[in-house]
Amino acid sequence: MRGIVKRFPGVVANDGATLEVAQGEIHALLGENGAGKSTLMQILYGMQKADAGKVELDGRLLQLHSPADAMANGIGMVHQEFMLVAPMTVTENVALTQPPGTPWSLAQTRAHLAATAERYGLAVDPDAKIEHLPIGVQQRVEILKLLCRDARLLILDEPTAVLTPGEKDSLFAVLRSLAKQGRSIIIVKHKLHEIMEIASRVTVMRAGRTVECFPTKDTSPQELARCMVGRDVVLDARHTPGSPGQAVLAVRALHAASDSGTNAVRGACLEVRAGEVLGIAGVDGNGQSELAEAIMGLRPSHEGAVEVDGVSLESLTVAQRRRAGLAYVPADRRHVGSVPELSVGENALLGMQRRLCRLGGWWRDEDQIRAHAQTLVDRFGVRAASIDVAAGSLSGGNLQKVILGRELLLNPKVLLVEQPTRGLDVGAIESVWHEMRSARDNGSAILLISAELEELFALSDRIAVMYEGRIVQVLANDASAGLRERIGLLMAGGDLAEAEAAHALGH
Ligand SMILES: Nc1ncnc2c1ncn2[C@@H]1O[C@H](COP(=O)(O)OP(=O)(O)OP(=O)(O)O)[C@@H](O)[C@H]1O
Repeated sequence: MRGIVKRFPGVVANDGATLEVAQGEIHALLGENGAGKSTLMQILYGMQKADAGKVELDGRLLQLHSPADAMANGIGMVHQEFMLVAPMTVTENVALTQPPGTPWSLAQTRAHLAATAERYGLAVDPDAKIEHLPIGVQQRVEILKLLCRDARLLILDEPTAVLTPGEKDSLFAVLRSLAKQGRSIIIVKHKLHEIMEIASRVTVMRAGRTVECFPTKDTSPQELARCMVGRDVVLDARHTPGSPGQAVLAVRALHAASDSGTNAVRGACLEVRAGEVLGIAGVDGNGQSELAEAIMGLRPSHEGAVEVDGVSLESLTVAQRRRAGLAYVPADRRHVGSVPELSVGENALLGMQRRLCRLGGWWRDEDQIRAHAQTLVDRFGVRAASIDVAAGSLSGGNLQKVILGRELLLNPKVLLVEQPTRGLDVGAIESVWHEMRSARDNGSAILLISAELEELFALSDRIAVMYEGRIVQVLANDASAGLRERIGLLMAGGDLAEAEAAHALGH
């Protein structure tokens, strides 16, 4: 890709970007939130049309008007949010991606799929329904969809964000085997140590430009961070103990169902004190999101209690719970945390409407509202052309900053936060961690749900492990020997009998 330019109203998303990928190479694309990585990849996959520049494959100039054009040229993409039809089988999903006019029957597709899976070592049951497959296997199906169409260049956008460490290792093994067989892979990633582990070269983007391309063997995470952000980034992973006060949030034997009606939260108990971060460790899908939603009142709880300062929240609406001091940063920033059609400024006010009304007309004061939004944008480093652009047009990381900033500016009594730094660049992680630490030190009780153990160790005062809907154990984050292993074991459901005995004793 040479000299790629792409403008959106008020933003130059790509400003002469250049990217070269060799055959059989795993190439990482790195850059701050909003640097223009997704835009560049969308141009390569025919989803966006560049205003200038050219795309060549094997020296041939390509005209890409749609993803169908890209696929016809052997370029495929696995999106961060999978594009699978959940009630259908793996084979049916693969059949759906075949070009119109493909004469294959389902049986032939199944055979082709099985042979392709075998060839690349991607174990998957062709007859399983997608909705019954773990995320890591669903991702394999996405990759198989591309391989069944003989894609030679695969683009993977943040492929490890939703995977467990074990799933990540098997994905990396698959990628290495694909590269060995001559396929090229572009991987858009924020985690520097994973880039060092999997890529042979890395291109760094800044403000729409590709500023540098390094062989990974000649660089370091520190150099990459500096190149990307333009300054040294010190991600301080050391936890400093706080001075917790009284218990503010109490969850007592809470039960809640999942969307499909199964028991997602099964008698969860926990307490979070003022000035304390309680981290929740657990493999995604063990009831963490349902727990947060039940606490917020977004999901009914059919048994148990949630209390703030000793007062039950039962029968309170979500708005009333917010007024009681709860704030919430959900994992799904586009569908739950924001209204993408509204402007950044309007999103900054969501959830405050009633409070603003009570403050005697402040809400009608356009200048005040704009000033509030601008404070949020400045303090949290949101990269947006202005506070008037639609929130949905922000890059994923920048939208996350808007939501987190909006909730933190409320100075909440209790902050529920899920995956606060998923998809964020290291500079942004540094500032989010800083803000969360300050909120704790200012007395907020924070319930932090994160799939990143590093994040839990860096921020939590205590770490609770959630497994199959229960809090199986709560441990002090005291850097004691074997703590990480113990948490890993509990996350995998090990040691449950002992954990349950401890739980029964009230530890
Ligand atoms: N469809 C669109 N309409 C308007 N602006 C857009 C659109 N898509 C992207 N942008 C803007 O272009 C810039 C680059 O965004 P892009 O999503 O490419 O960044 P990114 O590097 O992928 O970020 P992240 O790491 O947060 O995903 C951002 O300022 C973004 O707001």
